[in-house]
Amino acid sequence: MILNGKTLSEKRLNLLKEEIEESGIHPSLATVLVGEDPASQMYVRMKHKACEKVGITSVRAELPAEATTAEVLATVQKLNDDPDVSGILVQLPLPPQVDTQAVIDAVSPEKDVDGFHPVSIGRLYSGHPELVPCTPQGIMTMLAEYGIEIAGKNAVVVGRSVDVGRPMAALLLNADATVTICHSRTRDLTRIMQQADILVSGIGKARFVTGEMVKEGAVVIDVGINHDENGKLCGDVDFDSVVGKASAITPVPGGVGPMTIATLMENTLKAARARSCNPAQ
Ligand SMILES: NC(=O)C1=CN([C@@H]2O[C@H](COP(=O)(O)OP(=O)(O)OC[C@H]3O[C@@H](n4cnc5c(N)ncnc54)[C@H](OP(=O)(O)O)[C@@H]3O)[C@@H](O)[C@H]2O)C=CC1
Ligand SMILES: Nc1nc(=O)c2c([nH]1)NC[C@@H]1CN(c3ccc(C(=O)N[C@@H](CCC(=O)O)C(=O)O)cc3)C=[N+]21
Repeated sequence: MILNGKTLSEKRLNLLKEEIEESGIHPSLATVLVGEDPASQMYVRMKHKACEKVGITSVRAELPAEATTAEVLATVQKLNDDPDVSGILVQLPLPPQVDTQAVIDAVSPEKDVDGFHPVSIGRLYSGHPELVPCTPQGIMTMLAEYGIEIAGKNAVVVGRSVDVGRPMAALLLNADATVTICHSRTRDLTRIMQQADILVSGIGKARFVTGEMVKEGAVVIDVGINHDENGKLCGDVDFDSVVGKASAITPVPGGVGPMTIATLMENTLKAARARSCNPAQ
């Protein structure tokens, strides 16, 4: 079974559009882009396009590549204070002179649609999530939509970043999987991956996961967005050698990526709803 994130995300966006129309709420997303990295520019464009599709107002703040931490913090503060903004997304990575953690910490937790703020992470890890990072939340949506059971399964997450690996592991644990988190210092990685009923790879290495590393019947989720030696877009998973063994697999492109964007829209509505219940925030 190929888990089609493109079709599913379109379905979710259409539902969301209706939900927003009926809600009488006017959600809005602010993006903060520092510098001119072409990939970041493309992602921000994709996010604004999705906003347009579902009826979320979007505003963009753009700062030059030389911006200081203080300047980025001032931009975030302005958006925190703006009652018309429901969600704030600071596109990562930030240039090296900017203190990324200080910027993430500055986003008001109520507007933290990326789910990267320590308050959001703490809620997720304590089993009471509010706003959850979009990529792993999108993966959970995909597993649910395709009827893939999680409770009691051995889940192996490769990668431990704040945007992918850590929140993915927390969500799978909250859903009663037995979770192992692997990273670049993990010994016997292949042996651990071979135990996985659900294998999530978010490492950023083109076609790293091959057929012999995967158990027969495993569900394989490929978060990686890489370019191979010919410049072709590909995931962390060597699709051709894994597809015959996996019971379900996500392609790249058209798998996890589109679900990330759809989930960002869902998080923005969620943040807007919470504020409309408590406008004083
Ligand atoms: N589809 C989507 O929506 C998204 C896709 N991505 C993609 O996912 C990938 C990962 O992104 P991100 O988490 O931000 O990346 P990071 O570079 O922040 O994290 C990579 C993780 O992989 C681990 N790792 C690297 N090499 C190996 C290895 N050989 N064996 C085991 N573990 C390894 C690292 O370990 P250590 O901690 O020890 O360094 C680290 O924890 C990238 O390709 C990125 O483009 C990211 C976000 C969203
Ligand atoms: N604050 C912040 N939040 C993020 O969520 C965030 C970020 N910074 N920085 C970069 C990563 C990466 N990311 C992706 C989103 C969509 C696709 C996506 O839709 N990809 C298409 C392919 C697009 C292409 O052609 O390259 C697909 O997989 O089908 C991929 C990657 C969000 N990120």
